[in-house]
Amino acid sequence: MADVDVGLPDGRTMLALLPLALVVLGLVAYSLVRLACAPSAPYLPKWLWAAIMLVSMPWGAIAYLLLARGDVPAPPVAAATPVAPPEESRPPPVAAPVVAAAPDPATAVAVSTRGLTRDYGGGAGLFDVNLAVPRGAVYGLVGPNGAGKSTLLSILTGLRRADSGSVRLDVPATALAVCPDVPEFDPWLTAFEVVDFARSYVAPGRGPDAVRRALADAGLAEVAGRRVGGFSRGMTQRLGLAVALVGDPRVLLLDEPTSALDPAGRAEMLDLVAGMRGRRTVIFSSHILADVQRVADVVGVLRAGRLLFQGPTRSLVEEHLDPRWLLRLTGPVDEVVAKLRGRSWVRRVDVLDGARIRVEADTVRHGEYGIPEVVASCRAGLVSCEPVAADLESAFLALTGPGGQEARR
Ligand SMILES: Nc1ncnc2c1ncn2[C@@H]1O[C@H](COP(=O)(O)OP(=O)(O)OP(=O)(O)O)[C@@H](O)[C@H]1O
Repeated sequence: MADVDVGLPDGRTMLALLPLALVVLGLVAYSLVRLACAPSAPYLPKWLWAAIMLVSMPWGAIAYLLLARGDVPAPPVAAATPVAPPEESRPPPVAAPVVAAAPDPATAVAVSTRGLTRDYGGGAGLFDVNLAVPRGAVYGLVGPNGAGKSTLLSILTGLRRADSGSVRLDVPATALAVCPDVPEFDPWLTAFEVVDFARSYVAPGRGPDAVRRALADAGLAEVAGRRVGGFSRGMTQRLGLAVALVGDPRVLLLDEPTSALDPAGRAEMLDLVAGMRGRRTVIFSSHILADVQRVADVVGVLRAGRLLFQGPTRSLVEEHLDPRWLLRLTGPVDEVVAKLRGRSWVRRVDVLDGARIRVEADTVRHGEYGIPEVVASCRAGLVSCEPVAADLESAFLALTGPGGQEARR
């Protein structure tokens, strides 16, 4: 009868299996270290993952690495990134450095720039921009394509360098956060995991409550456990906002936060921005002027890299208001029309129908004081009197259109 060898492998076989055993041990060790460093583990408590890895070598480790891919140090959030860029990604020193100033309680300005210039050549870039963003304000940065909005925002965040000029922040750089126009996230992560991952980078000292609060502030509390791959554009945009909010920033930069959204999504986002007024300083760029008019207290108009206007949104509208009004009258409309046509400051009167007339005056002041006086003197009833084109869009076009600014002077 032949002998059957049922004992341990011989020395040569053991030697051949040694590299494989080392790979398995290395994989398990690596997974255990990753698990220990991760802020949380997918689906199961961390201790259970550790036990599975040790008992089912190497399958537990492989399963963990596959499921926890979102936790790898390369951020899955190609998106709403906290600002305080890592040192190595910071620009080299610039000719006239961009400086972050110590908080100054005496000033009401949260973010300002002085003579900020970034010349790309060929007339493109940013030139001598003096920004002043009041603390707690919602500041709308508007301008046509290529005006320099993104350049300005990225210099404020420290992601791009200026050729000259300075930036002054009244908060530490870590209290500044930015949300890009189209945030992107790994689709297999839940909303909670996305924001929690950002928290582990920008606010490691804060707990899961900060995540829940940021999600709630962005209107996503109900969907915190859902995978973000199924989110609508509006929800994804709000998730970007939650990521930016998790570090509780005092200054928030939003790059075109409503540009990709439908009217309902835009309204939601604008409500969220408006709700931050007074609690945070928000700078948001937009080319949708109706949005800016709706929420911005202060507006800055950029064209070809230059800040053409900066001030209260209302002032911009009033300054560029066309001196025209639409009147709805009752009573002797013909008499009102005849009298208006006789006034030296009235340029033109159009009768639209029996009750409505349009009046164009020399100046806004003439119209505002003169029209009611004429109507009253005719004993006519003034049902309504609305300025024509009293919106930011018209003001913006007047300011940035061909010869707009000059033509008004
Ligand atoms: N890295 C660069 N090198 C050269 N030119 C650039 C660079 N970045 C931007 N520009 C140019 O500078 C000008 C301002 O660009 P920027 O992106 O800041 O404008 P924007 O107002 O954000 O425009 P948009 O609304 O189209 O995004 C544009 O003419 C652009 O082509």
